[in-house]
Amino acid sequence: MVTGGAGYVGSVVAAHLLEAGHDVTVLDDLSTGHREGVPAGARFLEGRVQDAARYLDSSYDAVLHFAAFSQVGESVADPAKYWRNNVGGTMDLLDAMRGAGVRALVFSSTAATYGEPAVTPITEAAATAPTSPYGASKLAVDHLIGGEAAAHGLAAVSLRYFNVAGAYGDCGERHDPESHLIPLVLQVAQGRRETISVYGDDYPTPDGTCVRDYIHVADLAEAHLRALEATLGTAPAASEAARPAPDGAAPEGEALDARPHVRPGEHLICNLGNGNGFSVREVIDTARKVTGHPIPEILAERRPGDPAVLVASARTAADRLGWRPTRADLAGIIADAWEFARRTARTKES
Ligand SMILES: NC(=O)c1ccc[n+]([C@@H]2O[C@H](COP(=O)([O-])OP(=O)(O)OC[C@H]3O[C@@H](n4cnc5c(N)ncnc54)[C@H](O)[C@@H]3O)[C@@H](O)[C@H]2O)c1
Ligand SMILES: O=c1ccn([C@@H]2O[C@H](COP(=O)(O)OP(=O)(O)O[C@H]3O[C@H](CO)[C@H](O)[C@H](O)[C@H]3O)[C@@H](O)[C@H]2O)c(=O)[nH]1
Repeated sequence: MVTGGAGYVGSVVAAHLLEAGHDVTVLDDLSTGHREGVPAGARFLEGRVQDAARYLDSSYDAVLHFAAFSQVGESVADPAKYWRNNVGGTMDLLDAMRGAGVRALVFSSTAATYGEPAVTPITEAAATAPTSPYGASKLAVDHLIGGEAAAHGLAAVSLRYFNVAGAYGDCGERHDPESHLIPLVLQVAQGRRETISVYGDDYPTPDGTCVRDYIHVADLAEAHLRALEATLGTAPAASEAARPAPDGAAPEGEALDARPHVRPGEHLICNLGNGNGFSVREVIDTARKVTGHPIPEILAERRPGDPAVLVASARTAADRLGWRPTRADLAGIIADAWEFARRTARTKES
């Protein structure tokens, strides 16, 4: 079961799981997702995770849990909405999983659990001091899952994504309202916005704008597949693990580690990023090159709660899941998002 599989990341992961031969059921209430985003081949249940007990039974091997609200600014304005859905919804889901005997879970956590980091790159041992109710709600869920695993023998992985971007086939980013930098920059290139606002250029970074670690959504999907298989105990052995990346591109890097495994009762937490930071201005400049559009920018106030630099150490994901990103190139990430944005606009017009 993929909760939130009508949303951006969940739909890409669902598509990748189907390609790997898994049977996928999407549970989504379409509060921020799109029915047409659910990949062909997945069964679709329109419903809430709060009602998961109605849908889950022992025919499911595992749950990948993406369903959540994820707008940082909105969470500051309406924190209860975030605690209720993200934490309350997950409590109901965990109860339903226990009732149905489903004992494997992969959860969408976030770099927002760390807050302003003391040391870069950020490892999973870093202090967690979220700067928004969104980040706090996700950290609370990580604690919930850790307790559930220890008490009831769940095998669980929390994947802490840094800045997800790019697209995969027909699945891409269509948040409404959109708050993420790359899709907003591309809306300017499409003529849907006049300018992009740069939120502050007086940060302690080389060009004064915030630095982030952008990870391709297809790399993220492969990490979910590996996490799922590790919790199920079906992960490929080292000799088989160098499988092609989602679109058939050859993987980079050295031979992968021994068979990944997450045992019942264990809660593994892994950061997912490339370990490379790009500033807001570098992102905008790269998008200018990719799109051929001047993308005018204006300087705006800092956005409250934005740390200056967020860059991941994904060493744990490499060591425990045998995962390596294969699409770290920023221009490639933006080019895939650009292709998706143009295709979506053409579909709307026709
Ligand atoms: N996009 C990012 O950069 C990013 C970074 C870190 C973590 N995450 C996490 O990844 C997950 C997916 O993010 P996304 O960008 O795809 O968001 P999204 O809004 O596109 O997808 C979330 C999906 O969950 C569904 N949903 C929400 N509450 C639900 C509920 N109670 N019951 C059933 N369905 C519900 C929505 O309809 C939507 O389809 C979220 O948990 C988010 O916190 C995202
Ligand atoms: O119009 C914009 C939008 C964003 N930014 C800047 O661009 C950077 C990236 O902002 P995003 O909104 O794209 O992403 P965030 O870094 O705020 O947050 C994302 O990544 C976080 C971890 O890094 C969490 O996972 C969170 O859930 C997810 O939304 C930030 O410095 C932001 O200030 C702008 O300058 N102008």
